[in-house]
Amino acid sequence: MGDTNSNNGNNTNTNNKKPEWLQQYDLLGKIGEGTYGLVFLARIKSSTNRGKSIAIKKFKQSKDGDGVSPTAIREIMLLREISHENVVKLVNVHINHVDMSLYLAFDYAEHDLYEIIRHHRDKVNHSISSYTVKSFLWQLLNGLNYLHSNWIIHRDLKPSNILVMGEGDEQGVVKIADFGLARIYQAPLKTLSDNGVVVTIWYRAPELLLGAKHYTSAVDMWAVGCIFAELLTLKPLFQGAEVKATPNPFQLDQLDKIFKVLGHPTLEKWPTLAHLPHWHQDVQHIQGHKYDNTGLNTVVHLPTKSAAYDLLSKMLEYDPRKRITAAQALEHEYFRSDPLPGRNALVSPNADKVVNYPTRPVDRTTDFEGTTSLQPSQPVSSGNAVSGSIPGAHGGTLRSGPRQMPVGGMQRMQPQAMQAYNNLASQPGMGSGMNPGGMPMQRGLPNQGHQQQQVRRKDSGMGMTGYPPQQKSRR
Ligand SMILES: Nc1ncnc2c1ncn2[C@@H]1O[C@H](COP(=O)(O)OP(=O)(O)OP(=O)(O)O)[C@@H](O)[C@H]1O
Repeated sequence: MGDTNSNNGNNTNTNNKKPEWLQQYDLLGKIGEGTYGLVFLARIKSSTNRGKSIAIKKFKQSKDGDGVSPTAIREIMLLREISHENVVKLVNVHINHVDMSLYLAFDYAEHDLYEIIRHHRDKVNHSISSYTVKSFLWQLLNGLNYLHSNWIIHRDLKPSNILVMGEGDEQGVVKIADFGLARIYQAPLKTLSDNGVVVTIWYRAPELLLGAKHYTSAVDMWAVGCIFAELLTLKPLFQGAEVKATPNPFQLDQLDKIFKVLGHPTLEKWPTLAHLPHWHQDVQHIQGHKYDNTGLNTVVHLPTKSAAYDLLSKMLEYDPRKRITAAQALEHEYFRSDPLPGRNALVSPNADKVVNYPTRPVDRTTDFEGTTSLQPSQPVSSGNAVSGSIPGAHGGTLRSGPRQMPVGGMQRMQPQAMQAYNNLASQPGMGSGMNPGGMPMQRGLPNQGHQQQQVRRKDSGMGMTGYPPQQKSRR
């Protein structure tokens, strides 16, 4: 993999009209749909890695035709530099030069936390084992610590973006997906999707809900806290109703849900609260209404003295500057007490409760080649070229909660973006021309507190906190 992209995508096989890059895959069908487009399952045909499963994200076409910026292209190329066991690997970037549509090929993961939680809640009706919860959380934090250390803030962490590998060498390994894309798409602050499906705001940090203009890595830690609670209770912690207006409406109900559990934030505990736009905007609700602290511990059913509760409450700290960082969380007592987390989160060392999670449904009726943007000979579609999906398919439109957000303006590349792409492709040391090896990406210092996403510099090592956590000495 990783070698196919320098072709211009126009090289089609005249027999089947498939772009050349696509011919390296056997396309099995659609496995999902998210904010940015459709996700397909494919297998590699070539002898190296033959049969390896790949998830191909096909990005939606924008209606207004606004293209992807050169910066966005650079961002995507940078994502190829990211390499960590707990971050899903972007193996290829494909561009169809005929309609300038974009395809990202990732390593395939059989499960995700959304489906795992749903399986426990709706199918097996029992909680996720404490070993599995702890292993999921540790690996999620491990991947996030790596991203944050490389100045990447995810911005849209939620259960469906936390993938878990199925059978094989990496069984039970957590992989963070969709990182980096939110920045390119200006997500998650837009709200209405073009098909009327809404973005989930359940994992959004209070500072963003109150109108903070800048992201720091603390927003991801809030989302991790929400996901941690959801793994424990099988229910989203703060299920606010989305306000459907643009742009960036004040999400009062979401804040209301948070305040009801955690109590009203105070200037004493969160001094910069007074600087947040919405703190002043809706005085009656936000400042006037005083919420009692109903107690996070009662909602998540954890003793207040437990290590799990201590960690969770540090993730759900109102003041982003006081919120625990991923690096600090990895060192927390919770991960040093039994059961210790492991690499295979699905199978504990004592192999007591093994839950067999269902594999992703594949909508085989969806023909990848049949999607208009994949056929250079056909006119470009305006968006979801794929019609229909099978019930129960693992797609966005079929899920129960609000989870999608509007598509930003990245779907078509404009000529200057193509130029940027080609420039990158022609840089020395880029293999087939797609690896922007010269792009700086540096590992930061994990304990520096929350970082604002700005710059990335080169990090060739990429390895962060070591595995397995069992090897850490106990306190
Ligand atoms: N590498 C992958 N392997 C397997 N499944 C994947 C992979 N990446 C994404 N998926 C699945 O495809 C579906 C759609 O993913 P996508 O990231 O496009 O949307 P989402 O995360 O569900 O929502 P959003 O885009 O709004 O964040 C999800 O169920 C997701 O778990």
